[in-house]
Amino acid sequence: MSTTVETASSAVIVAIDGPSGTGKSSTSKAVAAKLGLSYLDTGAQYRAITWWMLTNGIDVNSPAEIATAAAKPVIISGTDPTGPTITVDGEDASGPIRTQEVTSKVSAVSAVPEVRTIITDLQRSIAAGAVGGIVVEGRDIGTTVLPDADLKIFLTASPEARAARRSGEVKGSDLAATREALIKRDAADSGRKTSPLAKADDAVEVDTTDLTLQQVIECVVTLVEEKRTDA
Ligand SMILES: Nc1ncnc2c1ncn2[C@@H]1O[C@H](COP(=O)(O)OP(=O)(O)OP(=O)(O)O)[C@@H](O)[C@H]1O
Ligand SMILES: Nc1ccn([C@H]2C[C@H](O)[C@@H](COP(=O)(O)O)O2)c(=O)n1
Repeated sequence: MSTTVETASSAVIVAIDGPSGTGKSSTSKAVAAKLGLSYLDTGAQYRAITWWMLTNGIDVNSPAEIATAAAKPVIISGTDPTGPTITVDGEDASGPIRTQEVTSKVSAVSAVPEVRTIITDLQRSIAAGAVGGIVVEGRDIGTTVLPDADLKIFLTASPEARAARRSGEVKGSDLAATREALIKRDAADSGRKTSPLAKADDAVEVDTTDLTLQQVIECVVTLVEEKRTDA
């Protein structure tokens, strides 16, 4: 299958990958909004299929059961960066996909090759339909989903910084437990056989540990504008 995504000649495709809590979603949404681009949160799609499996009685410890059911849910992503949406079989899934239960199971479901094939095809068709250009964020966008992206960014940050950011979102959360959960999910996402979390050889790495979110956004906007000037 071809991995080349055709868009209008003026459209820019930006791939932003990295581990959990490095700032992919916040950065991607802000950059897309600022530059008038569409935005796609691919992690939300893997969360959505995981939520569907959990609510439809699929044993998420069974790759065979997951593979058999993978094509059943209809997942639709809205790509407005100021109000991204996600529905599963017509139902708003934006809340349920953020539960602890989904977060703890999503790495296992997203490791199943049949799931990745279906979600990757969906991501490529969304990118191809984004006439004004798109920022797509995830784990394997620069390496697998959109290997011909105009610009690839790989965000990193220390586990301590990432855990502090995540803990800051939930009142009373345990910093050490959050750090351990992040590290465990990173290991599962980086260690899977099919399309693991990885930096593309031609990606620009940005360590966000000591940067504010605003600084990261400005850095990425500058990189996109430089690409557009060069093109
Ligand atoms: N550079 C930064 N400095 C401080 N806080 C940040 C920075 N970047 C992001 N944050 C905050 O960290 C949290 C996680 O950010 P975000 O959801 O964008 O990360 P992510 O990489 O998309 O994570 P995940 O892959 O788990 O969805 C958010 O609360 C966000 O506001
Ligand atoms: N391109 C992607 C995006 C996400 N995943 C999987 C692995 C993540 O742990 C999970 C949830 O992502 P998040 O919402 O935390 O960004 O989804 C993937 O395998 N490939």
